[in-house]
Amino acid sequence: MSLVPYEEGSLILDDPSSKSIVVVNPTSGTLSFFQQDNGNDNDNSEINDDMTASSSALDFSSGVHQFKGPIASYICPQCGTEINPDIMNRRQLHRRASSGMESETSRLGIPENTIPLGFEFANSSFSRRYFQLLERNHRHYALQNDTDNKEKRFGKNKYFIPDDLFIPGYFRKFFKILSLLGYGARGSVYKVVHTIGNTELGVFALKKIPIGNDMEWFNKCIREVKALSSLTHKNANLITYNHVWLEMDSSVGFVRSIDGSQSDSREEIPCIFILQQYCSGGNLEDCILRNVFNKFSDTEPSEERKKKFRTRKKNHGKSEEIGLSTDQLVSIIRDIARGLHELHSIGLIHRDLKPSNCLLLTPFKNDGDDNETYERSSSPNEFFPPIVIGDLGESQLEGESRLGTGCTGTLEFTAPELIIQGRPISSSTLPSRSSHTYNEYTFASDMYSLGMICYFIVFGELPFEPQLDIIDLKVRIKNFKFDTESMVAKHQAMKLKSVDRRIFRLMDALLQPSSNARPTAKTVEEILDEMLISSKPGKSFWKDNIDSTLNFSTISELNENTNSFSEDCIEGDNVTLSLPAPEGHLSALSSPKVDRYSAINGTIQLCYKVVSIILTIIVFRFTRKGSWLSYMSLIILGMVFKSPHDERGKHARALALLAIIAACRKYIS
Ligand SMILES: Nc1ncnc2c1ncn2[C@@H]1O[C@H](COP(=O)(O)OP(=O)(O)OP(=O)(O)O)[C@@H](O)[C@H]1O
Repeated sequence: MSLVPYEEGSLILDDPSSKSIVVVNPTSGTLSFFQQDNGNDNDNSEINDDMTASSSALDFSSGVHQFKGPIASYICPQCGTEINPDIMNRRQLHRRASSGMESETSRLGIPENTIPLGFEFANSSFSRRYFQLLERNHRHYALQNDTDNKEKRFGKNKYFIPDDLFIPGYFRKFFKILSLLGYGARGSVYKVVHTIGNTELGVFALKKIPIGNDMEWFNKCIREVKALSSLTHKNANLITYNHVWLEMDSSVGFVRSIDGSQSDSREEIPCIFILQQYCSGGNLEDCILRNVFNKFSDTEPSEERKKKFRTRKKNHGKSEEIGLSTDQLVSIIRDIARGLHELHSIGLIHRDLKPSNCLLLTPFKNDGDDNETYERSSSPNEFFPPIVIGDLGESQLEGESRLGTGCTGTLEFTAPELIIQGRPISSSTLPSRSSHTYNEYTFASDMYSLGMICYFIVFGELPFEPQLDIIDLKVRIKNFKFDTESMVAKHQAMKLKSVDRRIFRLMDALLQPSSNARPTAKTVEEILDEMLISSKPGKSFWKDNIDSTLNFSTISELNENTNSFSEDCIEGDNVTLSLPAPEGHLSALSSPKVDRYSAINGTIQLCYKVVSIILTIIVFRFTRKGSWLSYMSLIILGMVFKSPHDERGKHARALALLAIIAACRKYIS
């Protein structure tokens, strides 16, 4: 059996063995089954071989297409789509009845026993094969049906994208928008149901990114598709990508027209559509703020506010602890680490890892919520929905230059070594390639972002004041140091649910200013796996593992193996992190090698500062008052004190050079 494009916006499922076909006609909203009469086998033997048959070729015994009722369950060997009318029909009817929706089939006057493919389709492995097949057929389908329209609607050469790359009308014909899920920096994301006629293939998230006539923008957007399509889909913690196509649609937001002028009109412009797995729990940022820390946002519907208010009133008098439990934190961090591990193992750096890019597969229901949104098998304190990492729009291959991508991540979650002083918001303000005063994104910078996510999910806020301007924020990020002791104290002062102190230790490791001291995604995953495995069901397992000592290998170990990171390798980099139980003494928490490294690093930094002062004095001694050398040395001395650890050495060396020049000038003249 095969799925092939047919005339006028139709698809046919053709099964030569049973001499039957199903014709899907989205225009009329029908799905019909036809079977050739046995008595006329010979007459029509070639019909089934013709995969793009016209309606006249489908000439059955009576000369008229005969509807024979629903076919039995079978699977298309090409796309893998399973068609089982009985099961799917029951589910669809049940869903409609329970949701009070008007029956689509009754509205269209079509018998209810037409063939629905079911919502499971969206998440099944069949759907992937279906979309692969669809992609192959798309071009042919688009060209056949809409050549004339295209010329009329788009005008020749108006956009740099060749006309034959568009699939006109596909979105409107095959998708129904159910709701708007959110806006990102590049486009909007909708919850859609994919339909063929009255058959619902599944619910998906559809990202629409207006491209306009901006080739650079187009290349940037297509990065997400490339990254998504390179995923192996073996990992449960990365978003599943289904399909991508280009189509003319109305834009919302900024686009550039052919003459270079900017426009925010709603005229139809080229848009890229990316169909992805739908995550019904929304994003982690909203979940943590709204459901965990009860923070209202301006956009929150008043109904939801009222519900929360009622819940709070109901709980009045009870000591209401907010925040996540250790089990929930472990679940979240482990899921994200797993996703990152998969990405890193294929050489991809995410670059924009943040809570709004982490999506919940099912809705999260907090203790205080009063309506059940999902079935929980375990106690509320232990459960958190599985998380997938989404939005690979900023991702890059390891080793690729950050300047080449034209992308910038989100500042608050960006590792300090990547921060460029100034306002590097657009690619035009990035430093020139030749000056090379910036660091590249690495796997370690993703690990820092994970550390910042941990901070956010533990405290419900970030360590930076929300109102900071960009320059100040950059300074704060560069100077940020996670101190376990004071963070534990802050956590207690906020009266949050008690959390195992190993979580703070892990945060400390991930938020290390030195990229090489951070653990790898694999290590984080393994540590948390180990902690979960050694837990005892029904008990607070964190208290039961007093002696747990976990191997904690850092990024620098990866460097040695892969030679992919160039700077600042620490010796003996297999750091053992001892993570005692919460009841243990805080002082007992130790990661000896990290501590030793920090001590050595601290001494080196101090030496740089002292030596720089001495060098500045030398410059002043050898030069006349007010000379450019003395001014330069003062500026560089300031930079030595202000710069982050990994740049301090460079500035100290520049000062040494100035001192040499000053000395030479003195003795030569
Ligand atoms: N697959 C999905 N399932 C459910 N909701 C989604 C999905 N993808 C995105 N969303 C929702 O749409 C919002 C916008 O997503 P998008 O990836 O475009 O932008 P963002 O990550 O929030 O912002 P930015 O583009 O600035 O990084 C998300 O925050 C999320 O709430």
